[in-house]
Amino acid sequence: MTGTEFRAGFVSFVGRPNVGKSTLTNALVGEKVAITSSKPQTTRRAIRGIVHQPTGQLVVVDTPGMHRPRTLLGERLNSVVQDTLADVDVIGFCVPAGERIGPGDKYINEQLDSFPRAKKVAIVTKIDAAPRPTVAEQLQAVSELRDWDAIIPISSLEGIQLDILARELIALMPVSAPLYPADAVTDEGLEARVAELIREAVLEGVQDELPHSIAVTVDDMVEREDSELMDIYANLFVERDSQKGIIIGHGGERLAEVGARARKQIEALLGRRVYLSLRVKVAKDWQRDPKQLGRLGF
Ligand SMILES: Nc1nc2c(ncn2[C@@H]2O[C@H](COP(=O)(O)OP(=O)(O)OP(=O)(O)O)[C@@H](O)[C@H]2O)c(=O)[nH]1
Repeated sequence: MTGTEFRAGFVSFVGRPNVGKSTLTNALVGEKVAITSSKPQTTRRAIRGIVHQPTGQLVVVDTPGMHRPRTLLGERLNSVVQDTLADVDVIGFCVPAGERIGPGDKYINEQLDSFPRAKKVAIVTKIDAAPRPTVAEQLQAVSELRDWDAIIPISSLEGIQLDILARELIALMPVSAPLYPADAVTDEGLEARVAELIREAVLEGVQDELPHSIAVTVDDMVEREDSELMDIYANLFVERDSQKGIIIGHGGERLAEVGARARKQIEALLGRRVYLSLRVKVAKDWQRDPKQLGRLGF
């Protein structure tokens, strides 16, 4: 085998909530595909971003944070993670440079033993936010967790070592023809991406207990005749009446802000002007109800 053969395969980034997995996916792919938020556990779906390089192709499968399940939604999320990881060629285990390795990281690291097929790479994230000696200590601590195929320190925000990470990941992929056409960025449907952008806009500036109670569905996306406008009809589900009030705000002010924020992102994604109709609905305890979970796409 020579080093010049084209390689392609699947990689998934795992790690505690908030360690920077979505931001890394976006930085590698170079276009906004996974939502990011300063609130933990905002990723719910396996979203694929595709990284194209002359030497190969990386299909990034973004998984929700692994954690011990507390609700039915939590269990479903974990089973998504299990199914995803059983299939990938490389697992990238993310830990932030500035936080000591704790029980959560160790738990996830131990879970990786269940996926012997995948090569395992440790990614020390957010190195821009930690002093150099701390980064060095973290690299040492991570190296003691297991025998990694590679250990790579990066910063997604500052774009440090992302090219090296991409190259290393591609080198670990099997020799293969490209899996996707060269212009593909993600295979997730447009409606799902629009729904994620709306959810991201809602999550900005809400109270801590709310994020897990919010789900978004897009009912319809309709191109207007004789106008470049696209009409988008979306529903925003919360679990309780009291949450409905919080989302809508005084005189609908908060909802209007959310709509404006989401619309800007959606227009950037679609490259056209958008009319966004957002309706807030209550789906009581949807996280614990299998029927409602199904309806909301989980
Ligand atoms: N300083 C710094 N912050 C970062 C970097 N990467 C991500 N962050 C921040 O860390 C927070 C969490 O990032 P996410 O990418 O949403 O984390 P995640 O691991 O996908 O989180 P979940 O979806 O909750 O599992 C956000 O506020 C990011 O801006 C980085 O390279 N440097």
